[in-house]
Amino acid sequence: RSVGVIGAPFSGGQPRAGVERAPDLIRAAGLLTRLQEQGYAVKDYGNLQFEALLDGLQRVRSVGGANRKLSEAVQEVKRDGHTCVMLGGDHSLAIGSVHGHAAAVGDLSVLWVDAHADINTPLSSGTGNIHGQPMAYLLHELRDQIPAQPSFSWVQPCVSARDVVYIGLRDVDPAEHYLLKRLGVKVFSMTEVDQLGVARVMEETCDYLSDKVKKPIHLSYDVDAIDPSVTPATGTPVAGGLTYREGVYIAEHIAQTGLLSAVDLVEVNPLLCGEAGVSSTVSTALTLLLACFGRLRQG
Ligand SMILES: N[C@@]1(C(=O)O)CN(C[C@@H]2CCCCN2)C[C@@H]1CCC[B-](O)(O)O
Ligand SMILES: [Mn+2]
Ligand SMILES: [Mn+2]
Repeated sequence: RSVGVIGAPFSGGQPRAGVERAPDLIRAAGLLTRLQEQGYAVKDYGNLQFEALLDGLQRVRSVGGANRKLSEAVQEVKRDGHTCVMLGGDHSLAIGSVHGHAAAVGDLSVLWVDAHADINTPLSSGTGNIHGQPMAYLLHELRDQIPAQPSFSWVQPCVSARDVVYIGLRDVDPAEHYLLKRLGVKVFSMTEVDQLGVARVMEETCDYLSDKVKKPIHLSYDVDAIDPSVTPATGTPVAGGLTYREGVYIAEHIAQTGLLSAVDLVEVNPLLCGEAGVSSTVSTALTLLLACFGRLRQG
């Protein structure tokens, strides 16, 4: 039972500065000590050092370079035998995190907890922000939709659509909806969360992910999956999100599968609201991570 923590202070996948400050804020909230108190050996691999962000059309180079570094770091953490915790930074970092995880462990399942699908291709994206595109870079089925781009030649798709589950979707672009339908990706949007309840959603998620063979799970947790009343300090808030309790339940349930192999916690941006909102967002992020590693509300 050991955890390797990587800080990825990177904001280049989206236009709002501040998200690069989140790794140190989550550490300062007590992540390492609390994980040790929960019985884990914890190794902090520190924060990755990224080049200064390039602007405009060169931005894609910054995102490719940052994710290449992250992929190598995640591979190292997995080779060292730890469960990997990647503290973002924006969600474009899932490209490197999942890529490095798959390079180390082979086939894996991805549980993507997010208000958004983050599956735009470079050609379908309306914003051009790469934090809305990571899943498109990762899926085998979309490899012919990704044009060659500078600093991205190292990325090989490594996830099959059938091994992905989404929870929390409530702001999906038309192009993304089309791709999700065409690829038959399993989606529990907020409608299904309302209809089924989070317990049934997690039951169906775990059955779906392990009905063939039990693969290591990569949990990519975008803090904007949670309702903005709880986690306002994030770049693309969307009303009608998961309650604090639902968010924690998802993490508790994944922890008890014993299959969690890597978790991303991304999109916390402390510059977008006041102190109270930042504090609520950071403490919720901490609680979600502690729940991923066995903390139960029953004690
Ligand atoms: N699909 C998006 C993209 O930019 O591609 C567009 N969307 C914002 C847009 C605002 C107007 C109404 C429709 N939605 C954000 C999303 C990316 C979220 C990235 B994440 O990491 O926060 O999930
Ligand atoms: Mn996201
Ligand atoms: Mn999101």
